[in-house]
This record gives sequence, structure tokens and C-alpha cells, in this order.
Amino acid sequence: MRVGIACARFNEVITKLLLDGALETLARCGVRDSDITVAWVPGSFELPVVAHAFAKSGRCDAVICLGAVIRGETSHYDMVAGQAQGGAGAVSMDTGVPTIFGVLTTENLEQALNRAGGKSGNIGTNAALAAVETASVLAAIN
Ligand SMILES: O=c1[nH]c(NC[C@H](O)[C@H](O)[C@H](O)CO)c([N+](=O)[O-])c(=O)[nH]1
Repeated sequence: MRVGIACARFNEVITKLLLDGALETLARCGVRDSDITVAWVPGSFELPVVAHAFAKSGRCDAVICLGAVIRGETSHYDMVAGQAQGGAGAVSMDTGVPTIFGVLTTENLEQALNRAGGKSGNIGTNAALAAVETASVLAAIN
């Protein structure tokens, strides 16, 4: 299975933890390092365009978008989060390549840390599992 991961650098203290969780989970699922490509983008707003490139490349069976949008620190929270969510969904439907939304949208940094390997788990891990399962389902159908 080949996986493309688009990771936002904004709030990198969080997104690096999400990426670590995703990579560890993909390895546990048997995905080879050589079949994983990670691309860093400035922020979550840029995730969809890189996800689309991964999906259209023909070299990814699944794409994972990782980011952290924190309301307490931005006046355009809804726009950034909306673009990331809507964009990831559009890539999935436009290309047929499962594009997983692993973007945290939280009120504050503490909530984000709790969901990046803290007491609420790691959204990066969840996203990796969703990518592997959905790609497997599609492979069985197609
Ligand atoms: O990923 C994020 N990008 C953010 N902004 C940058 C945005 O994603 C774009 O990179 C930027 O608007 C340039 O297009 C955030 N805030 O503004 O706070 C944020 O919380 N998270």
C-alpha cells in the first residue's frame, strides 16, 4: 500500500506528534517506509492542493491530511478549517483516492495536545487506520 501524507507546519509542535502517530501506525499495519511520502505545507489551508497532487499522481492508494487549527489563536479559524475539511473531502470524491481528514480543530492548545498523543489519543493514529482500512475496502471493490 502506498500512502501520501500532507502535513501542515503551522502549529508544528502538534502536527509533528500527529505525523509520528500516523507513521508508527502505518508501520504497524505493514506499510513499508519506502511506500510512504511526506510533504510539508505551510498550513492547513494548503493541505488540499497537495493532497490532490498525491491523489492524481497514480502513486498513492490513500492520502492523509494532518493539521491543527486552533480557534483561540486565529480570527480566520472557520475559513482555514473549512478549506481543509471541504478540500480533503473534494479530493476523495474527485479522484476516488481515500483522502483522510486528520486535522485537529480545537478551541485551545491544551485540547490539541490531548488529541495528539495525550489523554484523548492521537488523531494521526486514527487517520492512518482510516487510510489503511478505506484503501483496503476500495481495493476489494474495484
Ligand atoms: O494549520 C493552520 N493554519 C493556520 N493558518 C495558516 C493557513 O493555514 C495558511 O497557511 C495561510 O492562511 C496562508 O495561506 C492557522 N491559524 O491561522 O491559526 C491554524 O491554526 N492552523
